[in-house]
Amino acid sequence: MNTLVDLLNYGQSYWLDNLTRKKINSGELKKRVTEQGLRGITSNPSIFYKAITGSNDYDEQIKELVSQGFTAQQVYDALTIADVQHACDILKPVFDSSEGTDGFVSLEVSPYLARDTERSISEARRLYHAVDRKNCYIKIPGTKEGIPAIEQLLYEGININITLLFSVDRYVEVAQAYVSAVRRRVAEGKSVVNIVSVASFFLSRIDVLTDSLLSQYTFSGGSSEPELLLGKVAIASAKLAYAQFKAIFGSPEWQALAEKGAHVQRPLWASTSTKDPMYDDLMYVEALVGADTVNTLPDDTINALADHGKLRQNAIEEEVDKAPLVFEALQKAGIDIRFVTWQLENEGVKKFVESYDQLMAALEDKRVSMLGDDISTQVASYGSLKKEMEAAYASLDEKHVASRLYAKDPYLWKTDAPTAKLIKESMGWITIPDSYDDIVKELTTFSEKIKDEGYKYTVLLGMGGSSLCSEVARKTYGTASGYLELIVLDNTDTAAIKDVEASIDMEHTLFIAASKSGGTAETISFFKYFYAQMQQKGMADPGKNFVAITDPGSPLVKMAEEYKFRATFLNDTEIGGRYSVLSDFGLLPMALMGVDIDALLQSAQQMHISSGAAVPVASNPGISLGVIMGICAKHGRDKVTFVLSASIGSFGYWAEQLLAESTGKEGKGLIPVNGEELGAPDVYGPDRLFVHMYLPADDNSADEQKLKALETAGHPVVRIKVKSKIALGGEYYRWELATAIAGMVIGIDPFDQPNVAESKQNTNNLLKEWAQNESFKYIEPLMEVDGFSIYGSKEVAQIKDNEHIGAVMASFESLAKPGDYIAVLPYFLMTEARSNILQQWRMSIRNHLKNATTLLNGPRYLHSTGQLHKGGPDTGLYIILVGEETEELPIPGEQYGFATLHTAQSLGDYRSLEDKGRRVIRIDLGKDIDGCLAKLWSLIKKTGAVHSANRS
Ligand SMILES: O=P(O)(O)OC[C@H]1O[C@](O)(CO)[C@@H](O)[C@@H]1O
Ligand SMILES: O=C[C@H](O)[C@H](O)COP(=O)(O)O
Repeated sequence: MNTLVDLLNYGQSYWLDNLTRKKINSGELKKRVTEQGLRGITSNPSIFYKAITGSNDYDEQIKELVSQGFTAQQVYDALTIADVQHACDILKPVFDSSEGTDGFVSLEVSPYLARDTERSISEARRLYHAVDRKNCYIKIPGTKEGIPAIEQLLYEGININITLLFSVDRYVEVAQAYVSAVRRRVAEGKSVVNIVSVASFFLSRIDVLTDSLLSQYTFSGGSSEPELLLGKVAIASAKLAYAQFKAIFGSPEWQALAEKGAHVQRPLWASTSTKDPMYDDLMYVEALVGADTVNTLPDDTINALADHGKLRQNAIEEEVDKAPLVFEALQKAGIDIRFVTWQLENEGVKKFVESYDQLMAALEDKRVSMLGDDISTQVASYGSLKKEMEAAYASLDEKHVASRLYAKDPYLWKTDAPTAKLIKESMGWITIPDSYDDIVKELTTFSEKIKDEGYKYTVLLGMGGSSLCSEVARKTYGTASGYLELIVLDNTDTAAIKDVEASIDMEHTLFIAASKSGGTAETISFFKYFYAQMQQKGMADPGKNFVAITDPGSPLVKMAEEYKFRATFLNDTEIGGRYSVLSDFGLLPMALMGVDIDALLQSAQQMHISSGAAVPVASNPGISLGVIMGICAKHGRDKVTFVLSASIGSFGYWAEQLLAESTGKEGKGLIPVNGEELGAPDVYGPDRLFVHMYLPADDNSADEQKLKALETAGHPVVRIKVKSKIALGGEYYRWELATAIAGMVIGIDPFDQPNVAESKQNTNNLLKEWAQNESFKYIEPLMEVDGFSIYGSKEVAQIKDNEHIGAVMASFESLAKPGDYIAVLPYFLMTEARSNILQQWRMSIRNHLKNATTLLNGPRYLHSTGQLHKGGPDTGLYIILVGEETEELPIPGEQYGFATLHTAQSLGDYRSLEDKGRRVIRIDLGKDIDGCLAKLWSLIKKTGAVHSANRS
């Protein structure tokens, strides 16, 4: 034991290179301080990783913090700060008796900040104040970027332990940064007596790397000069660093500062446990004794020192003149010490990042298991893509994708400056405010008022992202007692508009015109129509029945002013339409229906925590789901097939628009498959990824059985247990993250919709044409068969060789290659009977051909999967079904009415698909939609066998 005490007599303090709660709680630390001469402690992310994951000592506090909603990162912060505070208190007597020069405990800033000067400064300030102990050192890596932070913080009076020093040159820079901080304070008349610092020079890691580089010389049995360098480079480096220390702090310039009370910055020997068991276990201790130094030692090295250490005063100054020879010899052997130390620094940062990541993953796992049923969970099986998935996770962690995502780094997606700017400006959705009380209060107060005024209905007028979240809410939650019934209008079909009109009592209806751009033709036309209807009914002040949700400065804002809307809810311009559900777009209609939006946002916040910047990809539900979708797509499994349990069956409408419009571009994309019944493995090709989202309260046994069979057949399956209906808040957030990340994996910008405009343009051209001729110049039908007019792009021309509609359809469907999908796109009001027929039809296609199918009505799909149809891969076959509009419904202020608009939309999109060379047909069902649809289906069924025959 005397050896330990003797060290101090030789001017060296020994510190403990370890900190655990066990050591604090058991009294071991106190004993070491009071009885064994311990004078300080260092910690780092690897030390905390071992401490926290290697014991149960932290579990009680973790549980408490988790129950308060702490993130893994916040838990880490709280645990480490608590340990450091306790250790500081134990070392306080040493600090006091050494007049503030010894008795320190070091706490390292996040290793992720090693290359970030500004954030290192702010994080060091935050930690220093959080620990709130004078004998706390904040540890900052001595990287190029760290040095200015170190100088600034020392100047501010925050004491710093500079870590990860491997080269003598860098050590000198760090010492000079200290001198310059002291000099600045003195120049400004500030006291320097409390300014202290240590510079941690790492030893054993230098030998580990140089020895491995030198190993190529170890065949000659000690005869080659390089072989003699084994195990010599670290100590030679330390000797040279110490010589520099003496020169810098022995200079007249320093003397002048010392006279003002300045303390030298002590070199601290770190990484002092011997890694090569063939070497002496005290090689980095006995040789490094020197005045004004610290040696930080792990437990075993302390024990070894107490047991058999032999100290030599000033050993560090022995044979200093021989140290340069080591470096000369190294150079001769072709080993560049600058490269070695550069590599060590990078590896050092990486090592701490890895420990930090592992710790975050472990804390996240603990968090999830402690929350148990209180949290939604996600489990994935990857089929044959396991290796690819794991490699992708590792690569994304390495690239710090999670933290870059939350920092809204646009270069994750695109690197050209204008696009990057637009991407950055589209990332507002990623911020879930810590406190959403104000939003909740504003919206619930508003909805209570509306309810109290006697309103009974609310009609959401909008398209795509602005309306489909309301469609989900309507179908999932229903109206709470006393609240407004929500109806969504996103269909320009006259029958659909009339249908809405017939289901409401206009006077007691609040219309919400929801449009981010404020210019979407459908939305604005709906508004004009209903406003005029109210005027016609003699309502004095129709504007009070309208509210707008839109971006500041949009045309809708002006319209709302002009028509004296009751209110305008302004959207954050950085939240795009598809990603707007957790803003006013989704929340206001839900509040009016009486949905508990506070609980909904709480669940989104929970998902935000689980998918946080510090949670490694493998444990990060949102990000990992994105990686799974992206990697599957890259391997041909681009059909994201939703299997939704009964209570949340409508979630797919919203997810479809998010996934398809965000990713379907540049010839790539994820194809959301919503509404297909789950089948046996033999009805699927190898192009599927199944995502099962289920509420535990639903009966999921049949789906689960089928999914197991699909899993066994090699399909990847993601299972998401959604805690409750209200936890869809978290699902919205999960899917937004996942979509953005999937977009990154496949290499597209998930925030634009470059091809939507094509159909809009075609529609506008057609409307202009109509304005001139009061009719559309229809293109020639490809054929008239069994009473149906069929139009088709030239890519499908061969279908006209058939004489009956059943054979025509079979011929069209047989154009589908494995991996293609078939989209059924009806442009009419979807009644139950029509839905049933179309659903049976798509299922028969899937079952016969093994191709994926989608079914969405127009014009809804134009703002959902429409972008994917035109911009995505050329793997789609499109069946547009139209009926002849019988009744025209005027749109005030427009020459055309809804029937004309509706026709122009279906025709406009048909033309866009045709222009793109897609395989598209348009079937006109004439006036009697129901009769013709039934006939069509029965004729198709009759020729059902043709499907398989053609394919084989
Ligand atoms: O909210 P807005 O601007 O009316 O847009 C509605 C929808 O149209 C699109 O802009 C294009 O389809 C979608 O992204 C959006 O959800
Ligand atoms: O400050 C202490 C260092 O982080 C520690 O000594 C590193 O030691 P290692 O090289 O054994 O990991």
